[in-house]
Amino acid sequence: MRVTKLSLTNFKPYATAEIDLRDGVTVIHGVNGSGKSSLLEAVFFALYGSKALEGTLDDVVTNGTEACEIDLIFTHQGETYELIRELKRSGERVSTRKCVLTGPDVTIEGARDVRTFVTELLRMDAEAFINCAYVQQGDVNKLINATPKQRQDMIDDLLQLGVLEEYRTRAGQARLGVEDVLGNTEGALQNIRNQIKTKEDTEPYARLNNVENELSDVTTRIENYEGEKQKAEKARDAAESTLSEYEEKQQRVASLTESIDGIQNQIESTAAERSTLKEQSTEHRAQIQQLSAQADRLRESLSKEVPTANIIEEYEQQLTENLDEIREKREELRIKQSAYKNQANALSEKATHLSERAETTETEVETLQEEIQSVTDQIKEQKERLETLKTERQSLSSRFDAAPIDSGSASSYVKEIQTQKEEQTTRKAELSATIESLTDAIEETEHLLAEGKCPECGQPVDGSPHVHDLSDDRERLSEYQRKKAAIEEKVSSLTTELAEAQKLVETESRIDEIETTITLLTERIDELAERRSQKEHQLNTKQDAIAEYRSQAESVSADAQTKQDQHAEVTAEISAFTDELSEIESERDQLTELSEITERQTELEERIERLTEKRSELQSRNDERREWLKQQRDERESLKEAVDERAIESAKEQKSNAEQYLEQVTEMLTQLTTKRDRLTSERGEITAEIEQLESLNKQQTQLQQRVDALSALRSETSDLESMYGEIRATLRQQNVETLERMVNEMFDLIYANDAYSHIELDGEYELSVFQKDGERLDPEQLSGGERALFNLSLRCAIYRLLAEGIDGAAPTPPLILDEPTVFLDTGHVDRLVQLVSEMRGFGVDQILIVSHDDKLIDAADDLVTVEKNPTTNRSTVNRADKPALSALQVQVGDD
Ligand SMILES: Nc1ncnc2c1ncn2[C@@H]1O[C@H](COP(=O)(O)OP(=O)(O)OP(=O)(O)O)[C@@H](O)[C@H]1O
Ligand SMILES: [Zn+2]
Repeated sequence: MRVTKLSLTNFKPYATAEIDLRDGVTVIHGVNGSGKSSLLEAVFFALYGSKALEGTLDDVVTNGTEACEIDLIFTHQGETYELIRELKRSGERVSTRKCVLTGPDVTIEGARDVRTFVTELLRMDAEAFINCAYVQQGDVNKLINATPKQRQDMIDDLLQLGVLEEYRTRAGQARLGVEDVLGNTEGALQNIRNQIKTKEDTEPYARLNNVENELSDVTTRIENYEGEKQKAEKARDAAESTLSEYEEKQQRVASLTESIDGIQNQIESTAAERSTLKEQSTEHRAQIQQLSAQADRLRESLSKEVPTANIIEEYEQQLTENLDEIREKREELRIKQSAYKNQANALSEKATHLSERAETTETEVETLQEEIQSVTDQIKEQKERLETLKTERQSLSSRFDAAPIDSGSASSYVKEIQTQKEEQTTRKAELSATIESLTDAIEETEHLLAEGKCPECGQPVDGSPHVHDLSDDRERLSEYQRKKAAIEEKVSSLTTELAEAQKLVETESRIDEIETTITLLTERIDELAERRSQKEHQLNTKQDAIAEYRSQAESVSADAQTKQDQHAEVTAEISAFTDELSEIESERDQLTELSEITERQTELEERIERLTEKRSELQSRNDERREWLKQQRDERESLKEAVDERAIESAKEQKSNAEQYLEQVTEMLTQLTTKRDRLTSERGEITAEIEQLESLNKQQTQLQQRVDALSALRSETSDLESMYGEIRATLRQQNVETLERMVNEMFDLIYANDAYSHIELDGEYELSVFQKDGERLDPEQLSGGERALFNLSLRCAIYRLLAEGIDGAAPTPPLILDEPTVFLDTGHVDRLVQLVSEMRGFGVDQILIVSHDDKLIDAADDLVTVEKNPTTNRSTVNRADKPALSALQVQVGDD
């Protein structure tokens, strides 16, 4: 098997990485912590899943990411397989989301199934893989420190010797199982043997023989007694039949006696019935006679002679017809009668109505007449008022004849006078003022003059020019006084005139008032007159109507009387018909009675006839009964004669004897039968015991056979078990020898030292190193470097053993070495390089080595460089076909 391609996503330091791997030696190099070991771990994890981890799934998912994917492609025995694993973080936990392995004609899903498949394919589980193919970093002591037992298990496992051990264990288990079954079977066999012994001790065959003899004896006796019993039964049955015959006859006699008594009773009761019937007939006849007398009386009272029933009916018919006819007529008359009555009533009602209307109208006429009178009175009154007003107007108008103005201008006249009066009054006041001041001036002047002074300047008047003016003034004053008197007179006359004018204004307004009233009165009078004429017209119309009503009422009354008379006439006619009807009805009733009597007579006669018939029928029935009576009496007589008293007595005796015997024999038979039954069941029991015994014998034989078979099987399984043990021991011995040889070869190859002669591996996988002087050393006593070399040679030896295989077709996974040079000096690194190329020679196709060593790098077919970005902390991987020496120098210097 070899890896061809590995792709990673978020695996440990790798964000994404992809690397193709080829056959030959591939060296992976890079600085510390760049991710080299992680690459190898990825391959291991891809193959085995969580079993390949020391920690948890959490460790492989790149910190801070959610999911991780590993895709591994590898080839094995010419086929290509792809294995994909996906992990997913959810919360705290990381779990496998997908795990699929696909190969030619195969798809495996699920971590567990994939691991199982890989384990089978590589013929090694995760632990075996670490022990053999994958030498992890710093893992030097693992195999050296292991106990021989652990080493043995590990190597057995790798070389598939474990299978043989498994087969041996299975054979051992099978042997134990067989032994269990054998033990049980032997126990069962012993148990059955004991049972058989117990049963045989009771001697069942001898007992059976005894019982059978006794049984045959009892059976013979039973048969004898049964024969006797049958004979006795026959005798008894014969006697019983004689007796029962006798009993039957007795019963027949008794039943005949009963029947005879019954018939006699019937005959007697029938005779009694007949005489009752006869009495009834006699009674009916008497009734018929009575009815005949009644009928005669009725006939006499009828108006017509009705000798026969036929005629009665005819006459009755005729009367009924007459009745109907008269009733019909009367009915017609009744209709007329009620019509007349109704008409008379209606007419007289109408007459009354008319009279009432006439009276009402008369009342209305009176009212109208009163109203007309009242209107006439009003008219008269109004006219008188009109005349009075006209006279007043005449007298008022005449006042203007002497007046200075015409009627209608009084108001303006008053105003005119008032104006004049005011003017004169004003003038008078002015004049009065003038007169007063002039009077004052005159008095002053006179005073001054008296003192001799000038009235004008107050100077002494000698020679004054104004002295003559005083006389003028006096003249003017009197003039003024005269004018004033004239004005005073004028004012007084104007006052008188004004009073007169004001009176005229009053008169004028009164005249206006009167004229308005006159107009109103005239209109009112006209209106009243109109109303009166209307009422007079109404009055005339109503008076005409009254006359009309009266004449109509008279004529309607006359009609009503006529109808009344007609009604009386019809009523009389009806009563005549009613009388006639009652006569006819009474006649008809009599006729009905007569016909009823006749019917009753006929009915009675028919009854008599029926009674007679019944009687004769009863007579003949009794005759018949008498006949039966005679027959039954005869039979009874003959039965009584047929009984033989002596034969009956002997039968009774025979029966009693037989019964006594039967009782005894039955008792005997019961005892014998009980005994036979007991013997039969005893025989059954013994037979069953014998059957059981025989079946036990059969079982014993079978069990014996089984025990024999199981014993044979036990020795076979035991042989098988030891055979597998021996094969394994042989194979292991062979392996131990081969492995010892190979370890020596490998150790010789890698360790150049004269101190050690050889390594020994004993049958128990105990490892020992021998010095040249023959001294034995425990491998743990070796130095660190020696132990690393010893470890490598042991691993390579195991790998070679595996690669060469037992049957030559073992799988060889890549040989994986993580930092194998750590403890080695330069010389030994050279030898390691040689070992690696030797391993290629031994048929190891693919070797993956993590190393910084130049020599190993030089020896590599392929070089893989791993780098880590210091900023992102993410690793990358690259393959260089042929490494540049300078670059390698730097790498080496780093370590
Ligand atoms: N789950 C993880 N997520 C991120 N980085 C991780 C995770 N697990 C390990 N690492 C980182 O991967 C690196 C370890 O890688 P690895 O052991 O493969 O290195 P190396 O190249 O073999 O180193 P050395 O030369 O020392 O053996 C460390 O730097 C570690 O921090
Ligand atoms: Zn490392």
